[in-house]
Amino acid sequence: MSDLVQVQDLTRVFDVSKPWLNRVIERLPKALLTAVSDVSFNVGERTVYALVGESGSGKSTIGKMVVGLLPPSDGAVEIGGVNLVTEEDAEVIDRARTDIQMIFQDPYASLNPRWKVGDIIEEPVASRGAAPEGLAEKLLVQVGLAAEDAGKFPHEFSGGQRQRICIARALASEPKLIVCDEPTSALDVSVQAQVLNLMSDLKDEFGLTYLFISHDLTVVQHIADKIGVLYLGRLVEEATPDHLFETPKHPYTQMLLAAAPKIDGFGREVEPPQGEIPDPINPPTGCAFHPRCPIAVDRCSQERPAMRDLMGQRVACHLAD
Ligand SMILES: Nc1ncnc2c1ncn2[C@@H]1O[C@H](COP(=O)(O)OP(=O)(O)OP(=O)(O)O)[C@@H](O)[C@H]1O
Repeated sequence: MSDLVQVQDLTRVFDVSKPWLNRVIERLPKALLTAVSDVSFNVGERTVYALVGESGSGKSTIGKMVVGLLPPSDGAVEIGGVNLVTEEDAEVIDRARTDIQMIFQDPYASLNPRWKVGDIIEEPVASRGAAPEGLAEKLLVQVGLAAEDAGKFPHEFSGGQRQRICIARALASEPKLIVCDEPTSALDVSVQAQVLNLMSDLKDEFGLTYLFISHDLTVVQHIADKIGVLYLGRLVEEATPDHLFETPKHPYTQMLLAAAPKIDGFGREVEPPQGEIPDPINPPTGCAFHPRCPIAVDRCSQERPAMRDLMGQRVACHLAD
């Protein structure tokens, strides 16, 4: 199986300086926030790669760089061999862009309230030419809604139904990759499971690849083929769900799992692990997790651990074995 997405040493730095302060205090160094640092991973065609981490760990920033909404400060993203930042052929870029769609957390904010659902679904296709007759109706049925819903407005639907409409709109462009940014976290627990099951079925039916972003390990456990755990903008562990849940090797992953409820099922809230997340403008030296790590030794505060391959799991920890 070949890789559809290749992310190499991806880095994104934001300048968060206050211009007025820099004007008042001469030669004040810029405040730079490194949201994503040296992240590398591949996503195989027709597989699901989940990126998991606490709020502020850089998940959405990576998602935006993958779909081309945000340029990387360093590193590269290739989708089907096309680097959206360096590619110069407009036709190649246009084709690559239609291959990638994004689904967001808030299905209320992402649907134009003044448009009929059918027009919303067909808009991405119509803007590039005519949409095929009956496209919206067909897609609505495929996401578990009714063909007649095409004539209704978004306010006539529940949260879960609206997310189904967003999924139908994403499918209209016949994408290869869908970046799903917390697609179920605004929904009720029972609805979350239904939407996840639908996404799983559609993946098989349409041969889709998902980059699935979530703060909750239990949400991605059943849908992901591989999980990447992020901490303060860096990938700290990558493994299949089975390996990650049975033998988590990074102390941060262990902490996330210890905080997760032991009951099976989708959509349970993961309680935040103990301790404060460090300031990303002044991250800790060495391993960024060392101030919260229960097993840290001196080396951890001095030397940043490289990603190592440990029996099929990738782990960035000096002490993991
Ligand atoms: N446009 C921006 N300007 C400045 N800082 C930003 C910007 N976008 C994100 N950040 C910062 O980058 C870091 C990573 O943010 P990001 O939204 O990617 O994290 P996340 O893991 O998706 O969190 P959440 O689950 O809360 O959305 C955070 O410290 C955030 O404040």
